[in-house]
Amino acid sequence: MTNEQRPGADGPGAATRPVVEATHISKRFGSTVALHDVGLVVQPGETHALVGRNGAGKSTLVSILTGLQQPDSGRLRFGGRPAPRSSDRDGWRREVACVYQKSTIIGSLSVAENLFLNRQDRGRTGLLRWPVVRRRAQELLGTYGVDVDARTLAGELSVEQRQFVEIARALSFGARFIILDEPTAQLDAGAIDRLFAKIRHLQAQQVTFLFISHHLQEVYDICDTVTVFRDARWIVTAPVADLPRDDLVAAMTGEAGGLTATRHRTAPSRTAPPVLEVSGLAGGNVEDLSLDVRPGEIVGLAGAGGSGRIEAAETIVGLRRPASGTVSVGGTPLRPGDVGAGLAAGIGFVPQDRHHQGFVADMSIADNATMTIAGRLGRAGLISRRRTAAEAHAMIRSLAIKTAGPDLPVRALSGGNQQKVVMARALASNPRLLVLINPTAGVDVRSKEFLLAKVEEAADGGTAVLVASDELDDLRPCDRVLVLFQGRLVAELPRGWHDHDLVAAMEGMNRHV
Ligand SMILES: Nc1ncnc2c1ncn2[C@@H]1O[C@H](COP(=O)(O)OP(=O)(O)OP(=O)(O)O)[C@@H](O)[C@H]1O
Repeated sequence: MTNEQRPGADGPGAATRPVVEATHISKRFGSTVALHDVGLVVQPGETHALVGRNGAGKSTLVSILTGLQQPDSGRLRFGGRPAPRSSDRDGWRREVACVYQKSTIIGSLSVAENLFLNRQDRGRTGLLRWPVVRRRAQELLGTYGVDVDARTLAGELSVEQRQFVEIARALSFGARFIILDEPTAQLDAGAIDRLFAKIRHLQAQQVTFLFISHHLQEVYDICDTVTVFRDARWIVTAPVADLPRDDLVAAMTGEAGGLTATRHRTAPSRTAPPVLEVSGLAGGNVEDLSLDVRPGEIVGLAGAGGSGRIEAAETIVGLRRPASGTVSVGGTPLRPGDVGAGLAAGIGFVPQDRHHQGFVADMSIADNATMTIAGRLGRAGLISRRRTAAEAHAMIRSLAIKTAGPDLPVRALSGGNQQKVVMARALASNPRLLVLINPTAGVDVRSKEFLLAKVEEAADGGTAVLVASDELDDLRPCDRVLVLFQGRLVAELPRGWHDHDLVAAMEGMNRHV
């Protein structure tokens, strides 16, 4: 790696002022060291990837770069100038903006209102002139090629539209440096293509990006430079062309060698009675879906955005009530639209939106992870703290959750580690059926392998598994993959499928059920 450069050193870019220059930044949360003497230098016009395993310190650096948190020590400069004072929010908005996975726009307001919130655009009377605001909002969206009506309620936007609106808002404040924090995590392939086209368009206009993603291929597709953090420390900064994938993974994990292949599983019995039987399920986007999953079998439910994949999985576990059709677990029909009935029948569930349905952020890691097995941990409603702690310690160890201890609130975990708690909870009850929606969202490459191996282990133990995902990596361990397109089952691919066949089926081509 001849081109590596220690951030802050006089490198080839010293003549131009870096858009951002963070040097010797350290940050602790109680006993947790989130960043230890790290640096990051982003040059004008480049798209710079920041990668690292869950808990490596990426989000903490982003919160410092956007002025939301103060570092304990270190220096931060934008374009050679010191960072604005923390109270000067407009000063920060002119330097940098971050588009987070979680929306920062207000759903109950219109797009126009969101775009002009906190901006003074008052006439001589001192009153906001809404027709003017709406017109300016529409012009602004047009300038950045965002095809959204400014009168739309922000809560009705798709994730893709919301991100575009947030990018337009950032640019309109004058910022030419945009941080994209896992922007593709909730997008399907088509939306990712459109996002990348927008990024390329803005790259050509010299907009600078810091791009955070656990999808390493995207780093190679869209970024010029990559910085790797590991365990709160800076490891390397290099042009992406100089850091092939195996070296990148090695820098992230501290271990030589690439990723291991999925392990070989013996085919599950096709004659054992199914654990899950779905018959004629319809509702929302889903039309007449029938499928079954047998003990020890892992079945994928694939499909792009709008395919009905998520609605189908949510209906199966009882989060949604179907218009018609039945779901049976172990031969017993479940009461429609009743999550409690699903859990009681032995379903372990990983929801799509961990923030709303996955955990209680202020409750401890231990209590969240053992929520589904409370009955096993004590009698007569009294839960033994000692047993809860022991169980939680075992989960933290077995899923490699990076935390100072099980008593910390889940809120204090990094995003990927929160996802592991949700998985831990689903696995804890030894479920007879696991229903997993995007189970590895936000999880780093190595932990992804690890979680999927846990799913395979559960299947080897006889659990039936349904994986609803559009991530090819999540679908690789499946014995077969069912593909939904516009609410209908259009293909069934046995193990050994080729990526292009699955992608084509998800896009509605090559139909063969
Ligand atoms: N508010 C907080 N209180 C306590 N610990 C925290 C807090 N915020 C972050 N941490 C800890 O700091 C460390 C770094 O977390 P950070 O969220 O920056 O990681 P990350 O690299 O963004 O991970 P991910 O890829 O999972 O999003 C983790 O150990 C995390 O648990």
